[in-house]
Amino acid sequence: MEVTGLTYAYPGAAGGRPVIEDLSFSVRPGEFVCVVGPSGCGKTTLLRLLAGLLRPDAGEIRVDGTVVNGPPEDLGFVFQDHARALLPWRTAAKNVEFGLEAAGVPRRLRGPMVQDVLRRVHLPDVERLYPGQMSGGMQQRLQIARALVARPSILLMDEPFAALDALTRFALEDGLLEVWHELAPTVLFVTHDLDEAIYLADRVVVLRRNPANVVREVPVALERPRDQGRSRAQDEFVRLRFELFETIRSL
Ligand SMILES: Nc1ncnc2c1ncn2[C@@H]1O[C@H](COP(=O)(O)OP(=O)(O)OP(=O)(O)O)[C@@H](O)[C@H]1O
Repeated sequence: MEVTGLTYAYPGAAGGRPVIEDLSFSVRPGEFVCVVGPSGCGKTTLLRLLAGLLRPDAGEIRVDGTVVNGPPEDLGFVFQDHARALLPWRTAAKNVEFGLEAAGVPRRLRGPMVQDVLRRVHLPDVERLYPGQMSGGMQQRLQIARALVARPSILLMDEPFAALDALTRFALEDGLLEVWHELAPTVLFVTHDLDEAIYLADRVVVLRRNPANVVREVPVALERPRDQGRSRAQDEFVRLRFELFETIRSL
């Protein structure tokens, strides 16, 4: 994914001031990139642009060399608010199947694909449950399953674990890394949590605000597979946290 000179102002913004101005960065195929930055700096707006849900005022986004002009078929999106993102009147299996219907996959092929992805996100026995009968962590796993079922090459995630308790969050981070290793999508993951960004990412992109722009790109050289206890205790982890914290504090 190549983002070049991206500029966007919400219609009616005071003075036509752009939220994002002349922002450029690129992501390699299969890379896991986390995006951090001050609250309100434009992280969600950036993801909406990347998903083709908003149209840039200037600049462009290319995926595999092709300019993004609308929602690409080959892209999955996971929102923070699982309760609103899932369809409460459809069972878990039918929620995941929705991702295949949208991708135009024939009905006879859908069942095994749904079961396979539910197993991968560690939700093997929930097919007949409704989202309202599942915990927050399970619902978020379900949303990830729905985003991954059609095997997108790009996965955009907007603070997906922010509303979860710490232990559930750790479990979901590890579950996400597991499916990322298996299915190898390119991931762009927005988070407020610097530790989460370091734990997950190959590279952390730091944005500043007014307007949003890349101030720093920090490679994360921690070995994989990562471990919640051991990785976070490494000197390199602590050093990266300090570096990111100081960068954001200076903005
Ligand atoms: N639909 C909208 N119309 C007008 N302005 C908007 C709209 N959505 C967001 N904004 C403004 O754009 C700016 C960036 O918002 P955005 O949600 O992208 O930031 P963010 O970095 O994701 O925020 P947070 O970290 O709090 O989740 C904010 O000033 C916000 O008020």
